[in-house]
Amino acid sequence: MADLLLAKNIKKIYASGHQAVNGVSISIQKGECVGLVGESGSGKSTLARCLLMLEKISEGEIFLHDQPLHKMTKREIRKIRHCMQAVFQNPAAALNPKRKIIDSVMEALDTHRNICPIYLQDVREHRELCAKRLLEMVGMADRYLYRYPHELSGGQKQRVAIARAISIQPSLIILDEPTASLDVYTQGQILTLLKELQKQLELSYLFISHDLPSVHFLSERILVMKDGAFIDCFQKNDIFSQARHPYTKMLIHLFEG
Ligand SMILES: Nc1ncnc2c1ncn2[C@@H]1O[C@H](COP(=O)(O)OP(=O)(O)OP(=O)(O)O)[C@@H](O)[C@H]1O
Repeated sequence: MADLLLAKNIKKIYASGHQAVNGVSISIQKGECVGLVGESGSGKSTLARCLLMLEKISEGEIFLHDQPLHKMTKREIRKIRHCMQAVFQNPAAALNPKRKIIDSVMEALDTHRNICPIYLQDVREHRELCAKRLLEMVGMADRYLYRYPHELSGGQKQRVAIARAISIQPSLIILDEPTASLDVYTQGQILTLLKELQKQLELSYLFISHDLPSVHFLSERILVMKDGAFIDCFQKNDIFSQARHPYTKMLIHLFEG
């Protein structure tokens, strides 16, 4: 099967001279959730921004649906970028405080008028019904449509960010610490929602977190990053195998407490 996303030998050296990503390769298949775990500063967010083409890579190749993103002009990237959506750590920063929830949820669909996901087919022509359906899909009532972000809890804001991300049926969603700013109970709810949506919509995720249990819950395959490189890669069920890298064992030990 062809890779949905294939990144080869990605390097990122910042202008300061710091090499944040040191030659990593990653592939993600359709419908797969790949987890990326590592401590703060290991380069996870830099890699995410490189894959999203928000950061220029210093070296390497990135293919999305076999198309070479690294060779594209800014204009060409703009055209294909909607295929990859992102959900970041801080939902408050991701939503415009001056815009009502309906406008944030509909942002991508308003821009890409020709896109019509199968789950919106019957309502695509009706903006309010469309937004209502999307809120429903992330477990929110339609009474929030005309509210502003400051009237919502952190978990609700993250649900809105997820609704916007799924609105245009992306090939891949990069989730960069999507639960890090939430309390433990809400974290569990959001992880469960993400898992249900992945199954229901056959989504592909790159799920980034410093929290191994969360990564283990959501992902089928797990990559461990340290100092800009992948030092371990394994299937979820092999997490307790003796073959694990000592650093992975240390992370497991840390969370077993
Ligand atoms: N714009 C930048 N210019 C220079 N160095 C940067 C820049 N952004 C990040 N770095 C450095 O690159 C390294 C990797 O940072 P990055 O944010 O990718 O790590 P991370 O694993 O996502 O950490 P965290 O979990 O804390 O978000 C760090 O040493 C960081 O200081």
